[in-house]
Amino acid sequence: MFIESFKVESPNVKYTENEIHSVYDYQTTELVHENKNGAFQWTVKPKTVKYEFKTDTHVPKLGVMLVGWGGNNGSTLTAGVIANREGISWATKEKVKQANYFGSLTQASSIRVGSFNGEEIYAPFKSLLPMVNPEEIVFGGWDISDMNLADAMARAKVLDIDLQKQLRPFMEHMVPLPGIFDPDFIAANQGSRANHVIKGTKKQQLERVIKDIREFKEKNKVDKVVVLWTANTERYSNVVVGLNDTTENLMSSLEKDEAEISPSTLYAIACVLENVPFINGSPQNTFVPGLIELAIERNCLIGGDDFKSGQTKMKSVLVDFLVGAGIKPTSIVSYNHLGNNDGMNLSAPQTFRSKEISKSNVVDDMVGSNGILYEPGEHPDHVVVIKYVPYVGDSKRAMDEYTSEIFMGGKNTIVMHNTCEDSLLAAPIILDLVLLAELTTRIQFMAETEGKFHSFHPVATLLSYLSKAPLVPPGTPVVNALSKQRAMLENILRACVGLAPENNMILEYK
Ligand SMILES: NC(=O)c1ccc[n+]([C@@H]2O[C@H](COP(=O)([O-])OP(=O)(O)OC[C@H]3O[C@@H](n4cnc5c(N)ncnc54)[C@H](O)[C@@H]3O)[C@@H](O)[C@H]2O)c1
Ligand SMILES: O=P([O-])([O-])O[C@@H]1[C@@H](O)[C@H](O)[C@@H](O)[C@H](O)[C@@H]1O
Repeated sequence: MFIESFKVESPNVKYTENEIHSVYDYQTTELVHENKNGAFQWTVKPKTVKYEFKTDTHVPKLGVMLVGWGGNNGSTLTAGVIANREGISWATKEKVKQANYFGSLTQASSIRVGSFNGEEIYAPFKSLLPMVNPEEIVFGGWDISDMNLADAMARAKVLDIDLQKQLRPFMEHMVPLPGIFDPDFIAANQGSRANHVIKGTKKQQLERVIKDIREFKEKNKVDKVVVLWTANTERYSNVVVGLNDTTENLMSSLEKDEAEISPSTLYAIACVLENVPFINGSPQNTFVPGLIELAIERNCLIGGDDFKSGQTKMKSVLVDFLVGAGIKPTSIVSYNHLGNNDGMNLSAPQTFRSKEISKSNVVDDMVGSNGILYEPGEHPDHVVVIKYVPYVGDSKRAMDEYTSEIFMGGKNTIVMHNTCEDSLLAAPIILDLVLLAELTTRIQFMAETEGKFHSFHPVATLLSYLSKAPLVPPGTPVVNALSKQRAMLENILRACVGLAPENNMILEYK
């Protein structure tokens, strides 16, 4: 059964006018590796750590500024939220269709809250904690193309024509702000698009972005702004000692107008200096060490990298299933072709390399979790191929082959064709990223040993479920398995409202 909402009644949860306060017993373990009687042994000690969570329940008026607003993803997300807000339906050759948020974890998925009379009871994921209503978001942003959002939606060729016609009046007045353009970081084939750029030195460009953020906030009277990069994939920046390895060196390089500072890093520095969350939806290393250091110093949320929307999302499910079942993937070949501007940009070797990296590392944690199947350092063969085929447009076609070793020398081969409608899969993920980023900035917590409340670490690992290459604080583990990422996010939000982690034991019926 599905319920629309619920309230937790517990001595450990207090709802006040401005916050939800919960006391939570975190069950974890402490491992000890010691020499006992001449032999080393591992000892696992279960332990309970008491935490307190405080969630500010004042939901702000949120402004979302997209870098690359005029792209396929940016225009599709903007269109989709307007269509939902206006309750637009549109005719297609199959049927009349209604706007929805399918593909959004926060808007279209559910959580189990318990059983009632022998029936499992579920509620909307977004009913866990107060979140921004997508339809109250004010969108804005930058683009190196001056095309208004209605024309950009038409250029993207993602949405049905009847829907586009109804949306045009709402979108034709939306024009991106000029963007920071550096041809050295994206494919040469993007040059013809760049007719709307911020001139000047890198420092002057950064100062202009800061000014844009302040003016957007003032003009739209928003309480908070989140910035998200959905612009083209850039090549990796060279990380060089003395250039961008520390905050001091990065800011000094900025003063010297250092060529190796990418546009995405400039936008991100601007956001961190303004304490505006910045999320990277592309695979490049926007977050050079000096920038991560600055974000930590300023306690400003940064997150990414590279939306996990299609082929890689499936990979983080399938490999988790195979390894979890004791089956040994030995060869993974991921090919896809697409015909949108993203694909055209990725047709250049240096930008493809950024994507190849983020798509290739996604199985490392799952492979590393099973020493029965894999020797230390052993990995499956893993190949990533992306081809640009204009005819298919935004309808990316992914073809995967997974070969695994099974019982008694047997082999299993799984072949998959996956039509990943790129922007229709990515847009809801962008929505989740900005909503969850905003929510996490309203949560404070404290372990019993800490003595004072604090925010989550500014490097937002809570957003891992939505990223191919989750950005994590230095020295912490990267988890890519999709089920673990989703469980981590849900269970932390459950703790904020005093609910135990979903452990699927359902002992009541055992
Ligand atoms: N399923 C998906 O669509 C998916 C999944 C994962 C990652 N991504 C990444 O998301 C990004 C956007 O994808 P898309 O399909 O919307 O691409 P797109 O090419 O349609 O849109 C990118 C937009 O960014 C603009 N742009 C480029 N450089 C800019 C800059 N420096 N400042 C401001 N604007 C700039 C371009 O003019 C364009 O309008 C790409 O990097 C892509 O790799 C997409
Ligand atoms: O998300 P996913 O389908 O694994 O990976 C995709 C790439 O393979 C593809 O070339 C491009 O469409 C997107 O940028 C996306 O990153």
